[in-house]
Amino acid sequence: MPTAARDIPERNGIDTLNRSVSNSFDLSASLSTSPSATFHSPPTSFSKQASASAKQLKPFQTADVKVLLLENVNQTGQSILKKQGYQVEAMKSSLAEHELIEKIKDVHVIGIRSKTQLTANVLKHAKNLIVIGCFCIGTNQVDLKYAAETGICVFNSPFSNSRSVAELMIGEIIALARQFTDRSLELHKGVWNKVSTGCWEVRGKTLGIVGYGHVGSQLSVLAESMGMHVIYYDVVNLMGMGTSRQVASLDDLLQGADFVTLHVPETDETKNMISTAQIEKMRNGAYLINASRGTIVDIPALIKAMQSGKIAGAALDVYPNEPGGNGENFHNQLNDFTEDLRNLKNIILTPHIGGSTEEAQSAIGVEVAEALVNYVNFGTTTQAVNMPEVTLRSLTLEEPNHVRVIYIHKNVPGVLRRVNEILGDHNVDKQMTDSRGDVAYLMADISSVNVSEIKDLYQSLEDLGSRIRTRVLY
Ligand SMILES: NC(=O)C1=CN([C@@H]2O[C@H](COP(=O)(O)OP(=O)(O)OC[C@H]3O[C@@H](n4cnc5c(N)ncnc54)[C@H](O)[C@@H]3O)[C@@H](O)[C@H]2O)C=CC1
Ligand SMILES: O=C(O)CCC(=O)C(=O)O
Repeated sequence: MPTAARDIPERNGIDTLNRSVSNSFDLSASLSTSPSATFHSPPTSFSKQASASAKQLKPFQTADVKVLLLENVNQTGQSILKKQGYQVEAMKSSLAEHELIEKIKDVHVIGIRSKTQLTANVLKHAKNLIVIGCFCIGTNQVDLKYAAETGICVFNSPFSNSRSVAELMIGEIIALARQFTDRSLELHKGVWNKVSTGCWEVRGKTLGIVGYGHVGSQLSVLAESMGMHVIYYDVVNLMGMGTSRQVASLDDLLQGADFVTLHVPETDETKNMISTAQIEKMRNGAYLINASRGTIVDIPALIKAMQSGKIAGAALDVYPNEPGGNGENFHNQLNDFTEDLRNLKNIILTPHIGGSTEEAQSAIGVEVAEALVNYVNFGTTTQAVNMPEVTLRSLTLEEPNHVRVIYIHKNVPGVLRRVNEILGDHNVDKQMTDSRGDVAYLMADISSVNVSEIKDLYQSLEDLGSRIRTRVLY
């Protein structure tokens, strides 16, 4: 890609304008003239945003973009971000809150998985942060509302690990029905214990799926192919795969299933969704599997039900409190029921590996990293979890004096009129705006903008009372 489009500031002799990735123009910093900062050819995977003649928008040097990746984000994602020239620091574990607060102060982009808690308390220290990438499905670990209200966009990967979770469920259903993890453990200890009592085929049994989304529906197909009957419960009316059947209530599902698996997000409604009362409604000798979030099942209630024999087996992949990284202990200090869990028979305990396959992690790495780059470089919010979805076709090299304005603002009456008054001195080539709850997102490409005018444009938008965050990409 030619560099011509990127040397506007130098051509105009404006050497005090800092092209900052954050929402503020710091006039004390000088403009870098590093040639390597002037352009980057977008990777081919960004073809939707950057066609052959598209211009790479960049209000900053990409080398200034600081990215912190926690929890062992896959190399595929790391490479995409590094190729942009961003400064990427990747760590294998999550961080305790006080460490996270220190680290997050500086960064523009953070990538996490399910463990890192991005609470309002943490995010309020993240003065430069513009975007969060959850390299996973769940986003309950992020205060999405606070993030939106402070102009921080959040992305996830909605289904790249769904198949991996579904396959693990199939493995666990069979393992529990045949008690084979117990048999294997016994034989590892030198004990031969050939039994058939309480061991079953899964053919003809009923699987009850709670939450029939990406994971639940994949599982449904796999289970039917093994000859299981499938019923499901979901708050939304959904068409069943194959011959599976939606039931009207959670109670109906619990009463009708031999195996119950949980695939709901963590919300106020789903916390302790399965507790003593629900377990009592389950069939005697039924099995329970939870690979959603640790708070969905009241684990002490499950322990009692397994000790009494009401529940014949269980598999847990998730826990209310999970260790920060590999090698850390899983004991009573984290969850006070841990020792009791470990002493139960026919319970499979896995360290939150539902989505941990090479296929899933590699796909998630690409998907989320691409979304982050598209947001940082172009302002695109397609598939964002907490912001309205806004995108415009790319600026092209034939449009050298064009500027993309992004204005994240409170969703209150009168804002568009005032913004357009400010933009009105220029030609607004295209514009898109949308809102989600209290937050609205406006993207406008304006032409015939002299670089010397950018600061004023930016400042006028910043001065509006409705402003959450302003970015000007050029
Ligand atoms: N163990 C692991 O490694 C993984 C765990 N997960 C967890 O599994 C959850 C489900 O994943 P997906 O199927 O991809 O999510 P999804 O969003 O595609 O599906 C969730 C379904 O649950 C339903 N639902 C929501 N609240 C409900 C309620 N109160 N009662 C009944 N149904 C309800 C929704 O309508 C939706 O159909 C994620 O939110 C995540 O927490 C996801 C991937 C990997
Ligand atoms: O792989 C991970 O770290 C998290 C998987 C998960 O729970 C999710 O995708 O929501």
